[in-house]
Amino acid sequence: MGVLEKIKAIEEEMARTQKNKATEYHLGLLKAKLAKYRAQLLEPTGKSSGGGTGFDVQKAGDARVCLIGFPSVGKSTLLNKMTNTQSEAASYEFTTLTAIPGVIEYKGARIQLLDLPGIVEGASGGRGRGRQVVSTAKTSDLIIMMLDATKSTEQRRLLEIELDAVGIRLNKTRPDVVFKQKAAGGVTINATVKLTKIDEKAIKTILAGYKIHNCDVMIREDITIDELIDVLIGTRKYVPCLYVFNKIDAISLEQMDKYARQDHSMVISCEMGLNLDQLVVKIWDLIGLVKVYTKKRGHQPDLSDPICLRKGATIEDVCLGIHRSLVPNFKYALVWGKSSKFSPHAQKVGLNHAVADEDVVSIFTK
Ligand SMILES: Nc1nc2c(ncn2[C@@H]2O[C@H](COP(=O)(O)OP(=O)(O)OP(=O)(O)O)[C@@H](O)[C@H]2O)c(=O)[nH]1
Ligand SMILES: [K+]
Ligand SMILES: [Mg+2]
Repeated sequence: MGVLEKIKAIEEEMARTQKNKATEYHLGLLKAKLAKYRAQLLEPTGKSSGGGTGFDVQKAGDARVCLIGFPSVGKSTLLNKMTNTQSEAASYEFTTLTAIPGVIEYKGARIQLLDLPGIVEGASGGRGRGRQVVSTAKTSDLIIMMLDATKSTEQRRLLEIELDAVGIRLNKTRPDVVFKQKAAGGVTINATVKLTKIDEKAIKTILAGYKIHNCDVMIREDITIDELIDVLIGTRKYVPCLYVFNKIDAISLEQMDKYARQDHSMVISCEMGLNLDQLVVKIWDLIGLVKVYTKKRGHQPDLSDPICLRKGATIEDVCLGIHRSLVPNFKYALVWGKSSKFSPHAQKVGLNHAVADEDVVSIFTK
């Protein structure tokens, strides 16, 4: 019997079996078996699958949020609640076998929410489809690490290890180090702050370990050895992460309060729809989107079709959001709103003026 047939047989047996106290144990065994076979479906079959690349899902909308978590924590249930997409949700592990995108629409933005298969310990090392899942997490603007509030808090640490292993740094900023490799001239190290966790000898040893013999290193923050290595490797991804504790309907108020107070954390219940509106607001804040309205001369601002940009976006980004041809023909822009020096009046600005959320912008071309 192939794996698919075995799965089918178990599913049929589960459907046949009446749920009661006497069958509880047997059903539990069937569930465990089902999970085992479904996990096998996730094992990489050839060289191409399970490798270092993520799932082949087009990025769409203004930002991407990935759902990462152990099996059966409620990732698919959340997707079903927050988007118009349906992803199968069930009480056995490895229900979801591939990446399933949905869209959250909020404040004029379209945020792609990506449901992913559950991962297990060792995922980053290539076990199951885990590697593909954690690689997909690299492409996200925000990771939602979903945790089952009824289970051990160990889940969080185990998942962090898996993400760390593929070079994802959660809720951290890139170390403030300028590193330039050169063709000759040896190693020059400068620091603008006192270094307490690493000294010149350690830095030189590490550089030599990476066969770097000519470079300039300017350190502007009290970094650790690991952070220096991240700079040298250069491909680290710094991604914001929100820890979401699901199933709070099944735990005590006291326990819930403890989770809710942790940093970067939120508590929800998908099943009872608790705190889901607040979750959307939080997602929006963490992605750091700003929404800008455009206005043609002599017209009211167009409130129906805002342009969504990243925090820190400039008038140039606004132009690119409208049409590529605007930048080379740009003369000046008028901006109303929080970023205008003369608010409530407009300010005349150039391409590198940073816009703020809810600004109104008029572009003037040559
Ligand atoms: N009590 C409770 N159960 C929930 C909640 N959300 C989801 N569940 C249940 O948890 C089980 C797993 O839900 P799924 O959405 O399939 O979980 P998943 O993380 O997508 O699982 P995989 O795809 O197998 O990794 C289902 O039986 C859900 O009904 C919740 O808020 N409270
Ligand atoms: K499940
Ligand atoms: Mg799922």
